[in-house]
Amino acid sequence: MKKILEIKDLIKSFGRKGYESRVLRGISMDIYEKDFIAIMGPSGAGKSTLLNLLSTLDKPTGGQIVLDGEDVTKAGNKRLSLIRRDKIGFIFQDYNLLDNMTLQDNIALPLSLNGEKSQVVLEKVRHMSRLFQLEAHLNKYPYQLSGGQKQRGASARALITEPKIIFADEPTGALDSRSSRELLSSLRTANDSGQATILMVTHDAYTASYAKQVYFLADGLIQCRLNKKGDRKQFYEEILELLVSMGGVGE
Ligand SMILES: Nc1ncnc2c1ncn2[C@@H]1O[C@H](COP(=O)(O)OP(=O)(O)OP(=O)(O)O)[C@@H](O)[C@H]1O
Repeated sequence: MKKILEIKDLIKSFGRKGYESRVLRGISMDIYEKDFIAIMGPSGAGKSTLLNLLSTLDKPTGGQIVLDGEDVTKAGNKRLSLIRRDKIGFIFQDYNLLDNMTLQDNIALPLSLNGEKSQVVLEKVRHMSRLFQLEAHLNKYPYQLSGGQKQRGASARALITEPKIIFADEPTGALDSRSSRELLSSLRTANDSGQATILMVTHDAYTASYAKQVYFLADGLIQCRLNKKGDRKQFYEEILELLVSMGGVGE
């Protein structure tokens, strides 16, 4: 498998010199094509901070992030915006769809902005809307959609450019259990069929059980890693057991 992301001894501190608080104290991990990784950990552990660094939205205090062979910690702002456009997909907790556009136009947006031919755009939107079961909703505006439909739309938009990696920050945070299940099943299908390498942050064991690997972050370090061996239900039980053994990390 091809290595997509290489993280070496990543450090992040906040605050003025002399009064800094070190949130990440040396994180190293490798992410390969087709990985589906969940990052868990207690509130304030630095999960969102880590995601912001990996997705190039923030700069580390030290260490290296190599995305698709390029050290992004050395890239300037212009280069970073191209990297974000071409190589990274984002899914946020609060969807970030544009209110004055239909779902179809929202999903198509990254391709339209790149000046892609309309026939190609249409085919890709069709493919994504099948994957995320949104065919019946394409002409609706965000206010006419449920939270689950909005999040599946935001995910379709994140995947449509075929980015190297998708970053998701609490993607099920605002969803009920049925909508979470539908979203996660679609993401798993996309991952299984090789259409998405995913790194998501979640505090929820059920959501994490859809991933193939779970990393636990606490005290600024990766404390341990679980690999899925059996089915999802078994993985869910293992994650819960580990959370309990780590003192209720997550919930
Ligand atoms: N821009 C910032 N300036 C100063 N401190 C910050 C900043 N961003 C985050 N922090 C601090 O870094 C620590 C980690 O925050 P972060 O949001 O990454 O945690 P988290 O694990 O995602 O938590 P949660 O599960 O509650 O979302 C917290 O103590 C937070 O106050």
